[in-house]
Amino acid sequence: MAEKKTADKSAEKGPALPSAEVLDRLFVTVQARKGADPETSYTAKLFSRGTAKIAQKVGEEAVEAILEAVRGDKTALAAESADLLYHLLVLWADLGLDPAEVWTRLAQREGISGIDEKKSRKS
Ligand SMILES: N=c1c2ncn([C@@H]3O[C@H](COP(=O)(O)OP(=O)(O)OP(=O)(O)O)[C@@H](O)[C@H]3O)c2ncn1[C@@H]1O[C@H](COP(=O)(O)O)[C@@H](O)[C@H]1O
Repeated sequence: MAEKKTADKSAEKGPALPSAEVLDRLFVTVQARKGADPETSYTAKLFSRGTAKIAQKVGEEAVEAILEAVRGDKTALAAESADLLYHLLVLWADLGLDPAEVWTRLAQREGISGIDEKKSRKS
């Protein structure tokens, strides 16, 4: 009965907010665009222009996100952050890097202070 109640309660909260799982879904889409028509797929256009161009776009989007952050514009920062993450996924796919390798590194760092981590490198 409690389970039923919990289920009802969660239904009251409305649709679940998007989560970081969108990154994994997006990576599948990006990978699927390898070899697609650059005329109909922006991702395929990036792949056709090569690693250096993709890397340049990641840099450009990072700078655009930084500028919006410095301007204090959260809405624009969200949009530029989405552009940055998308182009970073394209760069990973171009190099054959699975996102799980990045998620693993982040998980391994959980609970370890960045200050302590840096000190451990010096000792
Ligand atoms: N998340 C994105 C995404 N974010 C940004 N962009 C595109 O990135 C481009 C950035 O444009 P810019 O003006 O910054 O640069 P540019 O047009 O490359 O021109 P230059 O850099 O050469 O000046 C725009 O065309 C955006 O639409 C994206 N394109 C695609 N996706 C995702 O990828 C999926 C597949 O898209 P296609 O590959 O186009 O089918 C889409 O359904 C989305 O989920």
